Amino acid sequence: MISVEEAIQKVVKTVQTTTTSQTIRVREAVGEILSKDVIAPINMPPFRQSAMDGYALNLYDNTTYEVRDEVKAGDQHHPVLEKGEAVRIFTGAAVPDTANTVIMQERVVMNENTIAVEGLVNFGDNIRLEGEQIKKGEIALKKDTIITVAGIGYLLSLGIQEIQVYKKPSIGVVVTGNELIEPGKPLSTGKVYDSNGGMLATALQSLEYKEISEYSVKDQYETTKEVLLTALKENDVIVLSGGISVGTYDYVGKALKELGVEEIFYKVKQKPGKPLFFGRKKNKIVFALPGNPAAALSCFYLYVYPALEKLRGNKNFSLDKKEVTSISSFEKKGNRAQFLKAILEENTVTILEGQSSAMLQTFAVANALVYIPEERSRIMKNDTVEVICLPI
Ligand SMILES: Nc1nc2c(c(=O)[nH]1)N[C@H]1C(S)=C(S)[C@@H](COP(=O)(O)OP(=O)(O)OC[C@H]3O[C@@H](n4cnc5c(N)ncnc54)[C@H](O)[C@@H]3O)O[C@H]1N2
Ligand code: MOO
Repeated sequence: MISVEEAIQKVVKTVQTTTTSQTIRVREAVGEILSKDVIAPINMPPFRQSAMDGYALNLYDNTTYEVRDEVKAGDQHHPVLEKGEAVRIFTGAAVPDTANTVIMQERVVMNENTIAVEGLVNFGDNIRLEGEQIKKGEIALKKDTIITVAGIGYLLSLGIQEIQVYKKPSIGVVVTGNELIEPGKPLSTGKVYDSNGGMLATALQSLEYKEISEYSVKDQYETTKEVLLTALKENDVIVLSGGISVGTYDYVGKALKELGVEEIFYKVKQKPGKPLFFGRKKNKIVFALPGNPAAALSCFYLYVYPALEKLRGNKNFSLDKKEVTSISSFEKKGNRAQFLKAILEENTVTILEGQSSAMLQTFAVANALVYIPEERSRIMKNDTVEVICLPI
C-alpha cells in the first residue's frame, strides 16, 4: 500500500499532456488550452486612435486653434491640419496623420469655430498608438494559455475566429454491481440506486469534458472483461466504480490485468478510497475507484481530476489548496491519511458529521476536503489544517 503523496506523484508522472490538437471556434473556447502560439494578424489598435472626446490639434506655440472638420468613430477621412488647426474628434476615431495631440473637450473654451486651449498640452496626449497593444506578427497569446472570457474578447478584437487547442480526452465511466438500479425504476430488496454513474458523469460534464460514454456491468467476469475491452477501445480514459476490492465478485482488477492494463498502483493508505487502482495500457489511462460513493468521489477529485487536467494541457492541474483554521476537532482512527468532508468559509473550516465512505449526505453540502496526513492523529479546535477546495 502506498502513501497519498506517492500515489499522486505516480499519477502526475504517468500522465502526459496529449499531443493531439483540434481547431475550435473562439466563441466556444472558454476554458480550453492553446496548443500553439496565436500570432496577431493585425496591429492593435489598427490605427492611431483618439482616447477622448475632444479636439485633435496640430500643435503650435499659441493657445487658440481653428476647428476645421470633424472625425467620429468609424470615419475614414484624414483632414490635413496646418499648424494651429484642429478637428473635432471623438473616442475611438482615427486621429488625422497631421494631428499630434488630442485634448479633452473639458479643457477647451469654444468660440464660434475656434477653440482656446487651457493648460499645458503635450505631444501624443490621448492618442493610442497603432500597434501599442500588439503588433502584427507578434505572439498574441502563448501556447498553454487557458482561454478566459477576456481572452476571447482579445482574440475577437484581433479578428481571430478559430484557434488550436489541446484535444480533451474521451472518458468512459463504467459502473459495476449486481445491486445497482437505475434511478426512476422501483427499488427491490438488496438493490440500491446507482449514484456513482450519474455523479461521475456529471462531475466530468461540469468540468467541460464533452466526450463521455457511460457503461454498466454486472458482477460477472466475462461481461466485465467484454465491457472493459469496449470501453478501452472507445475512450482515452476509463473511470470505473466498484468491484475493485477483495470480494469474490470483485472482478475489475482481474479483468484489467487480463486485458493487459499495467498496474501502476493498487491500494492507497487513505480513508476513504483505500482500494483505489491506477493503471495504463499504452496511452490509455484507467482508474478503478472504490464503489462506496463518497470514496469514489474523493478519489475522483484527488486523482482523476489532476490526471485529466494534465492530460488536457493544464499546468495548474491540481485543485486549489489552502491552510485554514479548523473550528472543529476530529479524532482520526488508524494510520491511514484521511480526507474529511467539510465546509470552508473564508479562513475557517468546519468538519462535518458523518464521514463514512458509504454516505453522500455530508458530501452533498461540503465544499472542501480537510486533509489529515498519516502521521497526524487528531485535529484540535483552532489548529491549522490543509484543505482542498472542491468544484461545485
Ligand atoms: N475484506 C475487505 N473488504 C473490504 C475492504 C477490505 O480492505 N477488505 N475494503 C473496503 C473498502 S475500504 C471499500 S471502499 C470497499 C470498496 O469495494 P469495491 O470497490 O469493490 O466496491 P463494491 O463492493 O462494488 O461496492 C462498495 C459499496 O458501494 C456501493 N456501490 C457500488 N457502486 C455503486 C454505485 N454505482 N452507486 C451507488 N452505490 C454503489 C455498493 O453497493 C457497496 O455498498 O470495499 C470494502 N470491503
Ligand atoms: O476506502 Mo473505503 O473508501 O474506506 O470505504
